Amino acid sequence: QQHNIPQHQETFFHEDHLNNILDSHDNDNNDHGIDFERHISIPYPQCFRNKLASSFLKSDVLEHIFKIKLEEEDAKLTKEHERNLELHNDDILDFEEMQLRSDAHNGALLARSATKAADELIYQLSCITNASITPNLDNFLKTIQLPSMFCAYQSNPSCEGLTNYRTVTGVCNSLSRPYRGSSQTAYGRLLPPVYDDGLRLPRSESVVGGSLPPCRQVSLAFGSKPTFDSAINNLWVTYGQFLVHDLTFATPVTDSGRTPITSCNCDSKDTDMCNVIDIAPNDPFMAGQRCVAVPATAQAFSDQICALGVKEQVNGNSHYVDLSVTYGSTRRTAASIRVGTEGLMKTTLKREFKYDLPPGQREGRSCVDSTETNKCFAGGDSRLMENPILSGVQAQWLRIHNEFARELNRIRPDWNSNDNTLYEESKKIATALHQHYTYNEWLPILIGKTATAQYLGDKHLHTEYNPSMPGVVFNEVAAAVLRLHTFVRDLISRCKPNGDLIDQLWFNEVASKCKFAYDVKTNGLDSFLCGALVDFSFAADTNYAQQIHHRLFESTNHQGELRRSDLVALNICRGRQHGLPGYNAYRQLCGFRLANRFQDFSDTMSPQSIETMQTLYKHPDDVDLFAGLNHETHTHDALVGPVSVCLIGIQFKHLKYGDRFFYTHHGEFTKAQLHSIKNYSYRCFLCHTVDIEQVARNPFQPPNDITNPLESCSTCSIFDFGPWHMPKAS
Ligand code: HEM
Ligand SMILES: [Ca+2]
Repeated sequence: QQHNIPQHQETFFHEDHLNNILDSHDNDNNDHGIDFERHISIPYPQCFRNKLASSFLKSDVLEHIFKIKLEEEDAKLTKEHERNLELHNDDILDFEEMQLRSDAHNGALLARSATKAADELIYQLSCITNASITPNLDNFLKTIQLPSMFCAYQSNPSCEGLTNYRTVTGVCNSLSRPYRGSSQTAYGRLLPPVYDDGLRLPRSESVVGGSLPPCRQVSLAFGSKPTFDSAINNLWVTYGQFLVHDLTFATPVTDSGRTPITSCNCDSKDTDMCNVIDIAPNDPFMAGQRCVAVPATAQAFSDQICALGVKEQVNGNSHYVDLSVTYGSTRRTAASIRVGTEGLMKTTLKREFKYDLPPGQREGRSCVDSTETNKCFAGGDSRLMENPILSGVQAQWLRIHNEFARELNRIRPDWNSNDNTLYEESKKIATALHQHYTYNEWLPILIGKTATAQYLGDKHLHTEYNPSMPGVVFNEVAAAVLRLHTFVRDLISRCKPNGDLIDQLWFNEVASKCKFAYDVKTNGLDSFLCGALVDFSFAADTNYAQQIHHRLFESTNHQGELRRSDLVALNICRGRQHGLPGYNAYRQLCGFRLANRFQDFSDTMSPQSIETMQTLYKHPDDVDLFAGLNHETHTHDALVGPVSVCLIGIQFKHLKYGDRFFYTHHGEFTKAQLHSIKNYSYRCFLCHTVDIEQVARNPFQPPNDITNPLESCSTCSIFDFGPWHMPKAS
């Protein structure tokens, strides 16, 4: 496959801009609803007072620089593609590129080339850069527009005919900024990024000089002896995983054939392409392995402003809480998992099971043990086979969707079995239920009822959409805050529909495998969902399950060497790659004082945690967001600490009031319909979508005889479709 690099026809940079640069830095785009100080002074005026340097700001010179960078980056990706072909590596990622979105895959390449061009520019201008100049630099760079031929995102698409239902990509959710919150656009940010060079290099230096602790060293300061939290079960944890996969997919860098790059190794130096985590020779668990090397995440233009700018990362999925794991985030994927008649989603029917499984995937890319008869599952998100409980949650939504489509088809003869109407209407109700369970069942357990009410409380049944609040996922939240891996347990129970335990399996035994899902004797996916309801989660503390902490993706390479990864180190390094400021900056954002010394963390951390931070880092500003949040003392009714609560509260507020289609907003559902949705309990949803006889009163808590007894599913009535019936002819 070829990249279609547009031919340059326009000038890149207009002379008039040069004059404007000096006095127009007032970026009035501060619509995150958060009050943060913006630096609006000009970065390093000496950069362009110099006459020679100024010539670099001429349009034809800039255009030339950009063109060279684009060609260099494109050549790299072509080479990567050839290599992947040789390795028979053809795991192709889906990118949206039809109709409204002319080319999201090239978008990542263009955005990376733009930062490379910016890098060259500030070098040529002899600017002195460091982490603290990022906001200034960004404001300056953003005044330099790319020619429109590169800016597929920038032209506003027409939303005609796309206003009644959510689109699969999320495009046209916001009518004033149609691309906002749609798949394959940049994450938002709560605070400006911090890069070593102000532009794109991961944070690696301490604010007081010297290096930050390596990611693996930070990881090793976390323990591997988790305890259980008897108050929440593993289904709550997996619902969380399902939900974050709905919100975010930091797409890896892909080659020119759209396959994630595979060339990263311990010597890879280009941090825009690879993330290399060094392992010390005396590492207690990974000695003998020099590094963990994974592809970097792909880039995007910030807020679809098609200009130079500091590095931003792309969210491959629609930002909204819209069941995109089930329905897809690109139109091609979405279409490929629909039956195409009567509004139905594809599934696999297996006679021995009570309910359907997700559909098989011909290419077998989402798991490691695909066979002709037992295929990996296809769905809206490539990670749905990460573990069988997660696949089970996916199956539940498919089951309810098809149930709704059949029922609507029955009660609405006036819809003439129209595939689209039935699909959209069923999807709309299923999505509403997912939002309902997310905001009313899942979130209050995480951040507590108090904070949920504080950030998201409403007095009335119906709520109001706020078009000026961006419905976007923040980079901080995706790359740090919601990486709630501390809850993940590594021994997984399976049980029978009557609740009898079948067995327990190690996480690494079941991860990325499909054979258990098809296992008739053990009732497939439903036995995992059953087990997740009774298994305690791991406690939200500073300990991580061995199998994700030191033995993630354990495998043996072709030289017979054991290879392992570390999720905690990945999270730390990912945060640095994404330019996340440290924990201290977010304390300040959330109303806590900016710590000058580690002791100042005492309002959010225990003395022991403060000591750990002090041992690891040189200065409070150095503390990685993920590490700081993980060490917070929990607020009274939450499973996370106060800064986490604040950031999660802000995030879910944006995803509610900034989502035009949020289920409680005026115009989405009638009062009667909304009552149907709210009355359909998560417990009964489970009863109707899992082969199980009893579910506890509080389904996200492990059952016990006294406070959370099991209740028979026979008490559940089906979803009330009364308010969806055909209007009676008068
Ligand atoms: C069940 C076992 C789980 C495994 C094996 C797992 C594994 C992973 C891996 C390998 C990544 C990519 C790391 C990177 O390269 O940056 C990741 C990302 C992430 N995980 Fe998990 N995870 C699990 C469960 C969870 C749960 C329960 C949550 C939250 C409730 C969660 C939240 C996240 C988030 C927010 C990301 C970033 C996603 C993105 O933006 O692309 N994970 N996880
Ligand atoms: Ca989504």
